Amino acid sequence: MVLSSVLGFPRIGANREIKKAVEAYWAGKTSAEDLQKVAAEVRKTSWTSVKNHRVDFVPSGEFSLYDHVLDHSAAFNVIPQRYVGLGLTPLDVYFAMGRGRQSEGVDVPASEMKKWFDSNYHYVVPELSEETDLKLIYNKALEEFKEAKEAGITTRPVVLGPVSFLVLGKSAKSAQPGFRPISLLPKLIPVYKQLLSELKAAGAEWVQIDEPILALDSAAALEKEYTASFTELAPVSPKIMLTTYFSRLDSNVRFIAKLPVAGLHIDLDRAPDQLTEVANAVKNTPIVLSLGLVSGRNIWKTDFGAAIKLAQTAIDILGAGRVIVATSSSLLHTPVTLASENKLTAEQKDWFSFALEKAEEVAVIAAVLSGSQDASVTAALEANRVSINKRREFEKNSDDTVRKRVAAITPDQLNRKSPFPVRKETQAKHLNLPKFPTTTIGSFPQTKEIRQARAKFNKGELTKEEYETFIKKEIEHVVRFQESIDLDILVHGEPERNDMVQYFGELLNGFVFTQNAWVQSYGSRYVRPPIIVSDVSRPGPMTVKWSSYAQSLTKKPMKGMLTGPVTILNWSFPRADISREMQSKQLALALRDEVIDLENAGIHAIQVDEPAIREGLPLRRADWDGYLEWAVDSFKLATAGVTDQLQTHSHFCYSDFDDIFPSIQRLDADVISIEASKSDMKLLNTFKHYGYSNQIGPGVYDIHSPRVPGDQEIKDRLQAMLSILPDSLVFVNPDCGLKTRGWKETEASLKNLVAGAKWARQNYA
Ligand code: MET
Ligand SMILES: [Zn+2]
Repeated sequence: MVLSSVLGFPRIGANREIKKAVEAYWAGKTSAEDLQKVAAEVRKTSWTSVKNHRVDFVPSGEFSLYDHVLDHSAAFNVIPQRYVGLGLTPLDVYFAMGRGRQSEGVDVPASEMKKWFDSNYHYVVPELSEETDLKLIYNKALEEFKEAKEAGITTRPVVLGPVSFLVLGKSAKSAQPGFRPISLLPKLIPVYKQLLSELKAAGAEWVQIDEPILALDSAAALEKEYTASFTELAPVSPKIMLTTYFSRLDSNVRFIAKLPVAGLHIDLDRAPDQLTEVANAVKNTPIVLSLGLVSGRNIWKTDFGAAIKLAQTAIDILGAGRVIVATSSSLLHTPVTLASENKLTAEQKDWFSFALEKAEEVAVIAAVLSGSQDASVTAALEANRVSINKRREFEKNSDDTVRKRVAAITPDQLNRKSPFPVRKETQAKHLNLPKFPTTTIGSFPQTKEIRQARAKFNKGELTKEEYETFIKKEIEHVVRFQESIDLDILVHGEPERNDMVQYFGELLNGFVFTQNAWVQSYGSRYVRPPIIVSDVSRPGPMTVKWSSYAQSLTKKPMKGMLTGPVTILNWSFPRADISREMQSKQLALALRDEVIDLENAGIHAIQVDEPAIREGLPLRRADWDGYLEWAVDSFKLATAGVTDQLQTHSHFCYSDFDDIFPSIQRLDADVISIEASKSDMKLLNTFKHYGYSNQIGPGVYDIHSPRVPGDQEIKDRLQAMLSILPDSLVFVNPDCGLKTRGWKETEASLKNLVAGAKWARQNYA
């Protein structure tokens, strides 16, 4: 008998109940009890619906009001001192750690957030030091296990493992130099012992312990820690299903297979090739192998035929009793259910599986492998075969023009006509910019008025003409403001854009959009990624009208503004039938045409944003070069089709770019802007280390907060930069776009920014 399992379910609710409830609570409109009631309902609905699809292992305990790593910090008393003694309830301390708090005399910033591996989910980073007083103050896994049991559902509780928890954490500022979070492991193990033994006493047969770090290179150095942890935990714990995901075990499997666990889960969506090696490694142990066959990261229907074949390989080695069919990771990264979509065509809907449909998939695959003759199972298997075939047929209808263009890409298309020093001269004459040119990253405040006008236009309450007149007024306002404060390279402000990826997706062929396919990005912020379903091409110019209008209003150079191919790809659900590289190149060609059209329309500077280039980086170092090569090539392909006098810009934010800095250089953009002000100019060390030969504007204004940077602060940052970068290369700009800011602070901040540049011109003449 082959069993089935889901590693985790989306915790946002089918109708974004959690977002609504949490935000209402934050706004003081509802009580903590109201919030907990909604949360309990969402949990119960998830357990029931997963169970109703006949999944054997239903997860519990992975639910969260904000973030599951934060839940562990709160449960383990990993609460930084600044949140203690403020007179807040535990729930409010929890939210204060997640998002900061400014009210009734309390003013604490949020904890740091980091990307969850290579996903677009962000977790709250645990802050650890020698002083951290680790203890179990709340056994969340236990409480939710009991809650489910009362609702009649036996679950497999989920906890993040001790090693991953510590490795994902960071040293608190108060820690001694050289302190390593992992050194707390001996103090953390007793906490886990208590947690797990309480679960066992409550009747949990299994527990799922997530150790995603095991699929990274860094796990190789943690063998001792892993062995120590599981040797101590196994005797007191329910049977342990040790889960890994998002990458492959590689050589780590040697020690993992020796751990005293009852089960091991591997991701076969991301790394199907590891199956035989891992199955053989556990063959002579009692370990049950959980096969991550149904993607937790994408929204495509699982090909049952292919999944069954893969599972059969494992069964041949281990026997059916030692194989479980599972989702590859938690379904946290997928939307709740396809049932909420009523604008997709029947054909499109038939391609996808969201979380609830994926729960059914694991159950059906397991039933087939168990030899079920149940009519519903046979029917589901046949229906899947039909759907997959239809999709394959659709995929054959490729856009030959696009495919041929990609196949015909030549190296000279990737390179500008002249090297940067030559272009710099040409552009200097052409653009007539002062030293330390000032510019912004593109968007200006997306005011309530702008959002309302767009909503009205979408509902048909504004005609296209009325809407465009409104947008033009906005652009004119932004242009006049920039002229009034004497910025050098202007932008049009992006008022016409709902989102920097969606906007382009909607104008390109090859994308579909959903109504309700939300996935959590962090806290109560959810995103609705576009889905790439077919070859991408550009039916016509996308931004030329707006950029030329904006340029017509001013004599100063107006920067055209596009989202880069890699970022569009990384912030969408990609196709699974062709490579990401292929999709990226298709996007690049569409953008290349746009860039050329912009230049022909009289635009002299064009920025192609790639904020997401870092996050597409594979988790294993051995895979980095392959990715970076096509990612950089895609950007170059998009931007290199112009004359020497066109100044190309690119922009990076959200991540540490230190380790991929050489690739940033290889993009050969004439100017890059890069988020820097929050990291205390840590980036400067990177410049020192690698050098940088093109023009660069490290951000001098943190746009993530309403705070106005004083002019001294800006001067200090410029001074720090100029101690490392040659003054002929430095641009002056904010960290990122201003769309989330209000006008008041934007005005004040940009005035200070221009003043800073003018000061530098005098002092570094
Ligand atoms: C996340 S990067 C944002 C870049 C975009 N051009 C903006 O200014 O909003
Ligand atoms: Zn940005």
